[in-house]
Amino acid sequence: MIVIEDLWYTYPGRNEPTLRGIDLTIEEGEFVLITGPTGCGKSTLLKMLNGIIPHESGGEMTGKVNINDVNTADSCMMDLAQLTGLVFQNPDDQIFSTVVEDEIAFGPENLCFSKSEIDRRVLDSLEMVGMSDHRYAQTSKLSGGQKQRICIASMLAMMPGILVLDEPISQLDPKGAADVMHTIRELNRKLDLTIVLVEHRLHEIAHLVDRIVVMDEGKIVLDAPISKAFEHIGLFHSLGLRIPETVELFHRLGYDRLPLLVDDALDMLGKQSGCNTVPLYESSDYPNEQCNRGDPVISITDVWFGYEKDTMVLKGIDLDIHEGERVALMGTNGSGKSTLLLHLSAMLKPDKGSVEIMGIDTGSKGPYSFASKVGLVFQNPDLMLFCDSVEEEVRFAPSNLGLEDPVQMAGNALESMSILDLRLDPPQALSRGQRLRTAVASVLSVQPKLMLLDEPTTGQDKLHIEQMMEHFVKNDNTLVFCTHDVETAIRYATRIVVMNEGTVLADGDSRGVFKDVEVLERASLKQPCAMQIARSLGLDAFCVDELVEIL
Ligand SMILES: Nc1ncnc2c1ncn2[C@@H]1O[C@H](COP(=O)(O)OP(=O)(O)OP(=O)(O)O)[C@@H](O)[C@H]1O
Ligand SMILES: Nc1ncnc2c1ncn2[C@@H]1O[C@H](COP(=O)(O)OP(=O)(O)OP(=O)(O)O)[C@@H](O)[C@H]1O
Repeated sequence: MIVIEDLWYTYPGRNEPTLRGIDLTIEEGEFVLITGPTGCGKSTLLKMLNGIIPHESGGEMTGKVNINDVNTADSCMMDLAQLTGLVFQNPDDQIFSTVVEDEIAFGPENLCFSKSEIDRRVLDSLEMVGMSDHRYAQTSKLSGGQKQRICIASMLAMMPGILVLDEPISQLDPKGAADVMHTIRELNRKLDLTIVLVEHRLHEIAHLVDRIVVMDEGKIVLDAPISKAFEHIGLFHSLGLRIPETVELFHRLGYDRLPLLVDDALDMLGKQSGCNTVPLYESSDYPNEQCNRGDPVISITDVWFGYEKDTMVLKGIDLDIHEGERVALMGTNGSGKSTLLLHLSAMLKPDKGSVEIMGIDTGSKGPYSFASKVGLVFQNPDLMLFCDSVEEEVRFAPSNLGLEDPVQMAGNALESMSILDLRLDPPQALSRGQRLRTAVASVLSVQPKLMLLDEPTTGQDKLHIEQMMEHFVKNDNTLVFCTHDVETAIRYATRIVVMNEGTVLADGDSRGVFKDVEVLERASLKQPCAMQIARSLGLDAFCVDELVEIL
């Protein structure tokens, strides 16, 4: 269905090609996962499949992309849109209607379906992504994850022969991600829909796909059926990619067979004599990092807030955040995490209650008053990038605030976010992961006392997530970050605040919170696979390292 031969592509204004001799054939009904380090060319390759490149992009393309025997370069985008539906990496690049229903009906309307058929497709696709209650909602008022679900629904409503998805679950809560991916897998199986999907969260979806393609520096470096892909585990490690915890665990334990699912892993371990008799570890045996209870950097008292008068989004939040804490805000899409984060930088003010930042009530202050003390990175980094080069972007805040050595400060931030080599690039010509790191560097450059990051792991490979978080740990930054990434939260947060429908459902260290199955269920969270395995075996371990040590 898709045949790509010797494909090379160079973006306008670039000297070096982004794609370097791609050969790839995908059969009808296959479910193919494409992964690779940030900036290796995954999104660029996807844009080839619906003709955005070369028709909208300019640049220099050689080689061939055929979809259903149609050469994309010789076809028009209208025709290609009927063959291939592309879900964009950034929902804001895709959504253009003001109302959810119109957004989803747009595709089927243009395919000239009857009114009743369009209605049916709108209802069905909303149900598939768990958004039936939001049919008449305004798209601008949705949370990031809700927007991402609408983008997926709008493509499902068209039912193209090939569904191409660029990091479709990067902003979804773990339960939502599992449900949506399960639905996509069902469609793939039942309707023989061809799926091409780019994702860094491959540990959550590897068990669903038929085949994995790994890219690096514009080339395909591995193309293998899922049953064989992790025989090349060294490649995944060397490229800094995530792999399922079950695979990592069994590799470390010295097995040849590497299971993708917890149940398979347990079956295999059950055959091992003695593993159930390993004595239980006490939680206190672990070097569980204690929260540094210094001065409160943030004090939130009985905060209520609604974007509209009659609908409260935050409902009586009380929270103190202390110096040196790294707090992960977690919970279902739409539970109020970003809204709370915006209060911590004075971007939003409570309708009732108070927020104090370093002892100053935000009620009478604008966000600029806190600009040198609080650094906020939005969920969509594109909203923050406006300069001509990465370096200017990162230098802007220290220059604007009149700080002493903006050039040096920018240099340090560029280095700590590993984007020094991109400093002359225009931010808009970077990959999503690179843009996000630029946005983080642009606030890090003023060395704020408090860093607020809205989903800093989206679009990032494992290596860059670790580098970023290690930087905050090393510098003892006070950090509040919204995330759906349970492994990162467990590893790096000193404290987890779980939100549910505008209230705080749980607040504690990660080990306590992730043991509470009822809280996890209500907040659409899941225990990481290593923890699920450990608990089924009666062991008290939270990550692969600990489980390997015990087993
Ligand atoms: N519009 C553009 N103009 C010039 N260069 C671009 C443009 N878009 C992307 N690039 C460059 O092409 C390379 C690949 O980008 P691409 O978005 O395809 O990477 P990716 O693998 O999808 O990354 P990520 O995992 O961060 O989304 C990057 O180095 C980027 O700087
Ligand atoms: N500008 C807005 N106007 C009206 N309602 C909004 C606006 N922004 C968000 N909301 C609503 O407020 C609620 C909380 O949104 P918020 O973005 O804080 O959620 P979230 O927990 O960060 O979600 P996600 O995990 O999807 O990012 C959602 O129901 C959303 O629809």
